[in-house]
Amino acid sequence: MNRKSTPSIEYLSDGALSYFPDFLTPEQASIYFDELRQSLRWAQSEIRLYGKTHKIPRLNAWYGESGIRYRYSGTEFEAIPWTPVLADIRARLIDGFALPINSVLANYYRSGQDCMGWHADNEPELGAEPVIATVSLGVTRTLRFRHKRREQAAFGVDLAPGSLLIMGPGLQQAWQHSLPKRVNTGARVSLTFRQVVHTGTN
Ligand SMILES: O=C(O)CCC(=O)C(=O)O
Ligand SMILES: [Fe+2]
Repeated sequence: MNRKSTPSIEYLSDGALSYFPDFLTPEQASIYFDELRQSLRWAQSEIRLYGKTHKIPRLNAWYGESGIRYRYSGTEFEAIPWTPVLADIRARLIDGFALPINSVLANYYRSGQDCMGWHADNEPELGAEPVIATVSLGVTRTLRFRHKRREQAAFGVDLAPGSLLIMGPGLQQAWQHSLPKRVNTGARVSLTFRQVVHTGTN
C-alpha cells in the first residue's frame, strides 16, 4: 500500500520527533485495531513502588524475535513470537524508515481512564540512543512531553489512528513523555517498536 504521507518533523533542542499522520489508511488502521485488541496476549502487569505492588493502569504485551528479554519492575519477560500483523507493520517500518527493530511493546488503553505516567524509555537494554516508533490505533490520545531540566518546555502531540510517531536519537535522554487520562473516550492500542540491544545474560 503506497499512501502519500505528510510528515511533520519537530526538531527539539535535544532529539527529533517525526509524526506521520497517514502511515496506515483509515481502513487498515481499523482492521488492525480490531484484530490486535482481540488477539494479542494482553496482561495487566504489576509494578512495585515503595514496597507495594500496583497493577498498571492499562494492559500490555511484549512481542519480538525469539530470545529477546526485557526487565519490567524487577520481572524478566521474554518476547512472544511476532504475529502476522505485527510482523507486517515491522517490515513496513524497516523498509520505509530503515529502523532497527527486534521487538514491540504493545499497550492497550481500554478507556480514557487507562493511562501512562511520566517516564523516559532509557532502560540499559535499549542501548545508548533508543529510537522508538509508535503506531497508534483506536481513539486519538495526546502524548505529552516535558524536558527533564527546562520545566517550561512542555507540549503535546495528538496521536491519531493510523499515525506513526518516531522518537529519534537523543530524545529519551532529555525528555520524558506520558499519556494522561482523558474523560469520556474509547479504547486505544499503541505499538511501540524498539530495538533491544542487550538480550540478557542467562
Ligand atoms: O501509548 C503511547 O503512545 C505511549 C507508550 C509509551 O510511552 C511506552 O510504551 O513506553
Ligand atoms: Fe514510553
